[in-house]
Amino acid sequence: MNSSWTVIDNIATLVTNDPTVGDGTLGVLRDAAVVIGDGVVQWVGPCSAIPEGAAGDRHDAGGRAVLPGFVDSHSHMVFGGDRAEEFAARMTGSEYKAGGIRTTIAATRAASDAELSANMGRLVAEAAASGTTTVECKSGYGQTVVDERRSLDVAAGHTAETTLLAAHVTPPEYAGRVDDYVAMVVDEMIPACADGARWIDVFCEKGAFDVDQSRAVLQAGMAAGLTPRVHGNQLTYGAGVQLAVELGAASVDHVTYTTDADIEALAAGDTVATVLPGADFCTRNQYPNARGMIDAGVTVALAADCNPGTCYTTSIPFCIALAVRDMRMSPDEAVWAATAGGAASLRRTDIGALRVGMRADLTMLNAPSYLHLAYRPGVQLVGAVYKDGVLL
Ligand SMILES: N=CN[C@@H](CCC(=O)O)C(=O)O
Ligand SMILES: [Zn+2]
Repeated sequence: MNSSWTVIDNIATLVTNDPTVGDGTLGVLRDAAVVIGDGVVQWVGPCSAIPEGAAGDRHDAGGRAVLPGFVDSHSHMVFGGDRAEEFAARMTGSEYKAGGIRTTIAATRAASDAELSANMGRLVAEAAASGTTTVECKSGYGQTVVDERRSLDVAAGHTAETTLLAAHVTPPEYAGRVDDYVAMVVDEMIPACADGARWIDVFCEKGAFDVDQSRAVLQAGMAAGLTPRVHGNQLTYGAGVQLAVELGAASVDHVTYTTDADIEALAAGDTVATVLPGADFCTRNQYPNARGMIDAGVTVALAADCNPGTCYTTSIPFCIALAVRDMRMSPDEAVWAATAGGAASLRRTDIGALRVGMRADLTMLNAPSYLHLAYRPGVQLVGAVYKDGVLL
């Protein structure tokens, strides 16, 4: 033990996501402790077995629950303006259409880098306050080489998980010329932006990009060293899921309209299915068949999809409540999907669980059990958050 480490003890329920040390898939330990130091987990176990000589700071959890920080693997936090009026119109009968993205493109292009960064910083802080310790963030509201590049640079100031959403929707100057836009993305945007991103993404959907256009964008991104993820099957049945599996994408996100064949393809492949029930809630859409996917053996992640159009929330606890109440995921499945599932979708092995050597990203609830995340919807339960071993 080291005197600069922190001992968090008196934890009523500790979710480790390590089934070898605790009960069930979540690897739950009761009356537990965690020792963190040098930014990582140094020890996990029962309070009765805290190693001799454990020194340093002590944080008495006081019978509360601790779990890995949420890994929010899908967000669009670089944007200008908002679309509250569009939301209000939708709640009184309008339908969500991909074209609404153009409103945010105009506002984002008009915003300065400093304004975009301040907005994202505010949202990252808001997410952390509800227990999120890792966020992925997409560009996608610039849709010019310059505006996509600066969106990625803004995002990189807040997270390492940056995604070039090169083809989100055809911008106004390319109206009626979708193939010309895709050619520009392939020939100019991806080469200019690839070194600012880890991931390449596309909105494969009616009103956005068809399967061949989506494939062209993703393959160009892959050739530039990026790993694909896909927005697919959000508004309609379509080819997004199959394309994601075909290309070995890390994740296909939304998956609201899936056929049995889509679920079979996901179960047979390596692509994570990321459900975004907040977006379905805020667009009055149906919910994904998460139950069918999990029962078929698909790895399911749960993310918030914070964006100004379909889902302006950063709250993973809200999404867990939706997943449990409306998608028939068990509380354990929902918590796993928002932690280890998110990490799997980002292909990260250092976050999403509390094993020795993993990042010391922890969320402490003002509740005795993680079950309260679904049991007490709408209540701010997060009492403390550690990121890389530092209490935020
Ligand atoms: N569906 C595509 N992109 C976003 C929504 C973008 C918007 O409407 O501004 C999403 O994930 O829901
Ligand atoms: Zn999205």
